[in-house]
Amino acid sequence: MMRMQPTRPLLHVVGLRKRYGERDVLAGVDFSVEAGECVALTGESGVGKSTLLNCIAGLDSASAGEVWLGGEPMLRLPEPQQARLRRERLGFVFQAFHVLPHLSVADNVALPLMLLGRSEPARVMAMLDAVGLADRAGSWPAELSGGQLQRVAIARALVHRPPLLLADEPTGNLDPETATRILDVLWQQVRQEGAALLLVTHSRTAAARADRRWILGAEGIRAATDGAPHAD
Ligand SMILES: Nc1ncnc2c1ncn2[C@@H]1O[C@H](COP(=O)(O)OP(=O)(O)OP(=O)(O)O)[C@@H](O)[C@H]1O
Repeated sequence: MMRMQPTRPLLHVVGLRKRYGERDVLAGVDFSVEAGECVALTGESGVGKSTLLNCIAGLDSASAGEVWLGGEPMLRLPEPQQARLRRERLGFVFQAFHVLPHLSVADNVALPLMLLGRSEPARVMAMLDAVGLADRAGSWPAELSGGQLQRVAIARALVHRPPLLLADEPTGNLDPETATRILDVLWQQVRQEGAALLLVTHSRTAAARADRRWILGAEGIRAATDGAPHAD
């Protein structure tokens, strides 16, 4: 008889803990995100949302716990294997975009593909087009506004079609119209490509589009109720 495989969440975080000195910023966080769903995460400033994303992405080291990504226990793997899986499976939109100043806009967007040994100029242009920057491919980051840099960062996070997207306030620097356009691009990745999106946001509009809404507090993650505070 054929045995059905239980479906595994794309991202499964178990008992994730982060201490800075004597202080627990994350005191055992547990949650899962399925492929094809968007989860919005909110919470007071300083509660640890960026720390949580950074620990999932391996930019910060967790003090305890495990991050299962596509069934792989990331924190238990040797560093080179962790790095390879992250390059393949993760797209990260940082709060401070981290666009590299010595690369053109197009080369910044192409970076994740390059690190995977792929050259897909048409895909790079399609992503630049999707974020409204097709005419800035040859520009230098110093010639762009903050909102434009944010859009470069979003195109770069999506270009290699990662199954997991982590976005830290991706619409924070954008006017409402551009913010809507950027959310459309992120959602397209979720709905059409089946990616999972973990979106840290204070924006009520952005959170309203998510499949699930969570709040990170000192006691861990809980579901947001309709009256949960949001700024826009
Ligand atoms: N390298 C560090 N050393 C010590 N404490 C740190 C470090 N990085 C972050 N923290 C502390 O960890 C806590 C969580 O910070 P984090 O940036 O994750 O919060 P956040 O919820 O993302 O806040 P915001 O909404 O303002 O971006 C803060 O109190 C911060 O001061």
